[in-house]
Amino acid sequence: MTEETWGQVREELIKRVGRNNYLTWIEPLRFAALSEGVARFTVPTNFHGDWVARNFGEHIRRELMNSGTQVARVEFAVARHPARPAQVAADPVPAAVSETPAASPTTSRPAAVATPRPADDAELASAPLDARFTFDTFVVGKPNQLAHAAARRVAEGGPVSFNPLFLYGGVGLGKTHLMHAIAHEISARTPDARVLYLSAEQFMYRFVQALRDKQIMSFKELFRSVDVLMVDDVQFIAGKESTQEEFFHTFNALVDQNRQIVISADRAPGEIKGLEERIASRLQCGLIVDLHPTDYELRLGILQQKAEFYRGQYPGLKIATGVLEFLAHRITSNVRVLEGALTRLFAFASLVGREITLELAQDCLADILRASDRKVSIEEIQRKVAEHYNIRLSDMIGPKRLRAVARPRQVAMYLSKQLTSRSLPEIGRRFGGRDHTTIMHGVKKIEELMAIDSQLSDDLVMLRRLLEG
Ligand SMILES: Nc1ncnc2c1ncn2[C@@H]1O[C@H](COP(=O)(O)OP(=O)(O)OP(=O)(O)O)[C@@H](O)[C@H]1O
Repeated sequence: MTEETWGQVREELIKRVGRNNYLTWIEPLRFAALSEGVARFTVPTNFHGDWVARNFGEHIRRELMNSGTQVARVEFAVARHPARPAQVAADPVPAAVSETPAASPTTSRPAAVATPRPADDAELASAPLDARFTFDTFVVGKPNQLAHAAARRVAEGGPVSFNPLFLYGGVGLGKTHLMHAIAHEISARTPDARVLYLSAEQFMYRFVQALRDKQIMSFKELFRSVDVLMVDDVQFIAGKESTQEEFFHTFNALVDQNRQIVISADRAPGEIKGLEERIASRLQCGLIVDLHPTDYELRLGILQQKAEFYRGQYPGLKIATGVLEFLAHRITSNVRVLEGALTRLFAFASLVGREITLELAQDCLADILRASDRKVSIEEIQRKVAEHYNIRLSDMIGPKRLRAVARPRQVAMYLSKQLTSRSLPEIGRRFGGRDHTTIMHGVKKIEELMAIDSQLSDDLVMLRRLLEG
């Protein structure tokens, strides 16, 4: 591999992993050797090596392959003889990247950051931030406006007004996006601020590693020296006693020093099973905001924004009116799934060179649409069926045996079996604690009646359509 090749690969990696990740993790790598399909790099610390291997190893390998270098594996190790030049001695740093920063504006950075970091500073380095997760790309709607406003407030800096900021919500609703946006914003406003973002799992990993290497004092010092600590998916440390203990002390030390803490989790602090009482109550001291499930308007807004982006990527590709509305209506599970659907749709349409029509979307996204269909909840089914037959919602779970009530109840049982992935005992529980055999009987009854009662089967078609959106 030539100096020029590695330089080009690094340029590609900036685009792939984002500038912050590049500067923190990739730039310090030194190419050492390539033999028998193994590309070896030296790294400043073992931790750095582990991190790069786990998070960027495959990116690096793929980019090397794209450049025409046959690489089956990449390895990272601390240099044994740092003074000795690496095997490709002429290749320490690509000229375009750091010797002539002016030639490459994407890699210029403040002089303070450009100075070599001491080893412990490298250990402090934040987990990789996704360059796309900024406030600019975060679409705000009713379900997330409070979380967004609180995140913005924290990112603006100034006096710490609520500590910690605790963001919670279901899968794929934008918690990580908001956390990265805060980290980007703070770093942009105050380049000197020591912002440490990591997942709770990484916190534990680093804690265990410090214990193993007998480096616990430096671990404590490092974590207590940050200006902003951001821990993602804190539910992960539930049930992990020593990690919780350490987290608690770190948390207290930072709050005492008036340093900002931002935490995310998949549920509210009090609802995280296995989380110590004292930690849960500490977490409740600041501002707790939740990201609600998306509504139609938010989903449409997100789709419009992403479609705009893809239009730039696939110029000439047309998208028919109504397609985004259809997707916003049908894919209600979470934003990650929504994004995945759009990505697939654009990629597929560009491959086959066709306009994105409703028909193409239905074809290409059949599996996602089917999976989304199953997301209808039993409560929703009960509500719609009760409305349709003009009975009270409480009658769905109540004991009344009158046919006027019992039949709609069986219809709701049947639809719950058809449209959700719940088991019969689970459905039974939602219908006032009925036994699973009662549910089975109800489902069978409706199946039999549908064959002979056209009114009932019309009702079911109608209800189904209503529920599936
Ligand atoms: N309001 C939004 N505007 C734009 N993109 C969003 C929004 N909400 C979520 N996304 C996108 O959806 C994807 C999933 O979001 P993110 O990873 O932040 O979810 P999360 O809540 O952290 O989920 P998990 O609990 O699985 O970690 C990301 O690509 C993110 O950019």
